[in-house]
Amino acid sequence: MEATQEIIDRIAYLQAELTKYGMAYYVKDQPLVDDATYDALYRELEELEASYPQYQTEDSPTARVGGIILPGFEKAIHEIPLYSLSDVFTKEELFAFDQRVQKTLGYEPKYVCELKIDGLSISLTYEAGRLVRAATRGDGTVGENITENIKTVQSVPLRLPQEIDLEVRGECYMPKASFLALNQKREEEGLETFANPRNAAAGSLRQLDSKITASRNLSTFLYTLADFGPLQVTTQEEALVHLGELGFRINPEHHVCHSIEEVWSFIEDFHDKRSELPYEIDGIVVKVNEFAAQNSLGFTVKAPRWATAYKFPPEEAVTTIEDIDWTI
Ligand SMILES: CC(C)(CNC(=O)c1ccc(Oc2ccccc2)cc1)c1ccc2c(N)nc(N)nc2n1
Repeated sequence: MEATQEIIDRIAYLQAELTKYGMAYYVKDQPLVDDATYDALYRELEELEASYPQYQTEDSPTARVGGIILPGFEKAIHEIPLYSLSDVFTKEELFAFDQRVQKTLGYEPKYVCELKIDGLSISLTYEAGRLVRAATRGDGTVGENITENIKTVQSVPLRLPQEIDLEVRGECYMPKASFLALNQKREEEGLETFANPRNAAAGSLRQLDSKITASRNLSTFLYTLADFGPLQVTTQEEALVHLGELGFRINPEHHVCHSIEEVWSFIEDFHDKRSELPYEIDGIVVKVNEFAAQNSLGFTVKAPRWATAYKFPPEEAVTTIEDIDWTI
């Protein structure tokens, strides 16, 4: 059915407005409208796009409901490897890491500390500002193509504010509250429950039916610009700020430290705060901030020499309320 210009404009307006509201709610965690307002506009867009499918765009907010059922996952080659991190478990090992870094650089660098989210590493590729591929880390060189599933994760932008080519990496995770609700529902349905939010996120992302992924309330935190494209950034801190400006969800708990002692107090601080976070973390990632210094330090076969992960002991399991025996 042909659409009048008024209808075409209304569809474009609704797509842009609902994308803006979605970004505010899912990326910035700062809702602009209440749910009823959002739902009414969303229903109007669904009806208009159903009547005029020629105007339903790939990056419309209605494109996130999933529905593709894949026969299997295609392989995804990572041109730039997704490196892993060397782990440290004690203050002494952390300070030894700093000593090795200083020996190579000849000076004490600034470090940036980031939370290590207990989720699944993902890589997102954009061409001319549009999401064209999402992949799991796999072995760092070959992962699985999970583009259809990632499109249902509301915090992942389907389109960037600039028509640039870019590759970014980060974590896809399931918030603690979603994990508890999912397990409670699975228990009621007599299904096997997930052991922890990380397994629940992995199980949700590796679904062949993207409608199931869409129902699992997954979220993301991005932390690496792998292929900067035209962006000029010289430090990891700048890269995080840039990722936020591009519309990616960035974990706010990143902090530039001017000494390894400061890194250690950040680690101690978060060891205590950990149980209050709405997501699980398994450590703190410490990175030399300046990219020039990172380049001097380079990589081992597996991991960068300019970063390490201070690992926390496993957190006491996220219990469900029912599990707590109040009689003792
Ligand atoms: C540091 C890096 C390994 C990412 N960095 C890279 O993957 C990476 C890859 C090629 C790079 O540069 C190259 C470019 C072209 C060719 C070869 C290397 C630089 C960084 C990493 C890994 C896991 C992380 C995690 N779980 N949480 C946080 N918060 N940060 C993390 N950071």
